[in-house]
Amino acid sequence: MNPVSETYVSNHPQPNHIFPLDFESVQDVVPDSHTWNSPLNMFNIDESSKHVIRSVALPVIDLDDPNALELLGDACQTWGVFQVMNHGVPLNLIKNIESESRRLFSLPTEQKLKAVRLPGEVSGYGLAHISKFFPKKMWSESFCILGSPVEQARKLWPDQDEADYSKFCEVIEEYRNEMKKLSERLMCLMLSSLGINTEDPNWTGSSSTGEQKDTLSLLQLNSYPVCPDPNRAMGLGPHTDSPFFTVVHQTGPGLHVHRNQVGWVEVPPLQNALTIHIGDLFTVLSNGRFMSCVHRAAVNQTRHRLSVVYLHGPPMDVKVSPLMKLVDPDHPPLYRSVTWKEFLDIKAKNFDKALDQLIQTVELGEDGKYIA
Ligand SMILES: C=C1C[C@]23C[C@@]1(O)CC[C@H]2[C@@]12CCC[C@@](C)(C(=O)O1)[C@H]2[C@@H]3C(=O)O
Ligand SMILES: O=C(O)CCC(=O)C(=O)O
Ligand SMILES: [Fe+2]
Repeated sequence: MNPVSETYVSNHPQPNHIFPLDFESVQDVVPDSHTWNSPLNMFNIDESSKHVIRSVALPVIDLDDPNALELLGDACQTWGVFQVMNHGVPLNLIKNIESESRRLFSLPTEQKLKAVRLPGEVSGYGLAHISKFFPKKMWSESFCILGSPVEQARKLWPDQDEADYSKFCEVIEEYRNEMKKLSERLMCLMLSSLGINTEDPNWTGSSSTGEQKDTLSLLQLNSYPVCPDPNRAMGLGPHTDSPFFTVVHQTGPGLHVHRNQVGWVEVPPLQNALTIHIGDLFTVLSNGRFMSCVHRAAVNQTRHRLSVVYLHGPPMDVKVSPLMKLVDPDHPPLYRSVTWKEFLDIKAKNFDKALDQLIQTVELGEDGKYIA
């Protein structure tokens, strides 16, 4: 069993957090199981205002802009989220993954359930993995792909021409390759903005034996069916993503990010833009300079919405610690080192407080400074 599955088995014993609502049979009311009407008290978010801010502009960075590096560093430090233009991902590929996702989610429920994510598995159809942290169910369905999509795709389109699932698999693989390229470019820019030279083999990406390993390739397709009463339902509850960062494509409005002292801000579905969320492991790596971004997805009464999420993280068993160059007498290491696998365990038990569990106290000298 792969390390992600091991974590998943030990933390997700109950399959009732996997089955989405049968949206085909939804009439004109949101069932009680899906009604979100109590405060969540998560991430220290003030829930007194339900208002979503549309007038505050989120950073949009043109990767061809000569000032991109500086703008990106600034966006990561202030927002933990930004949108990128001129990212180099072919637009027809984005259209193709959209239409393949639409084709998947419009299959009959009984067909989708043939590829349901089994307890202990990461890949497959079901509710998003974070659903177990919330008292109510979310108004969405997801399809998670770790590694090859072939096995799951065969379950979805078993009786038809091979072309049916092979088209899906081709598009997934192609999209993933493009995401990997873009993520590596973004990772270099983010690290450069912190003054880190990525040529330095020391920063991350190598195991304890020093051998270079492949990063994990994880993709999640999300579908948000139209909802009879969007104010009472939640597409995806508030959360942070755990890897270094995620790259999100959305087909319409619905993604909200939280900023302290500001509130919930809408991420506009700009044409040809991709949204980048800083994840928890980047918070550790940057010694708290880039904080992971809390976000959620709302639903809509008239428009079906899709999103495609690519996770860029380190290999599961590589230790991530605050970068040495960011630690000095005035900046002690705030977090202890952790592998992604260990962090998923911590997150499974502490969810919104997971990063707090990594905070360490270090001894300071008589002058109040950290002695490395
Ligand atoms: C490796 C993992 C990160 C993830 C939880 C998981 O065990 C498998 C799915 C991942 C994913 C993908 C979409 C967003 C996300 C928040 C979710 O619900 O499932 C992430 C999880 C995460 O980043 O913690
Ligand atoms: O649907 C979206 O825009 C966001 C999805 C998301 O945050 C996730 O899958 O982690
Ligand atoms: Fe997310």
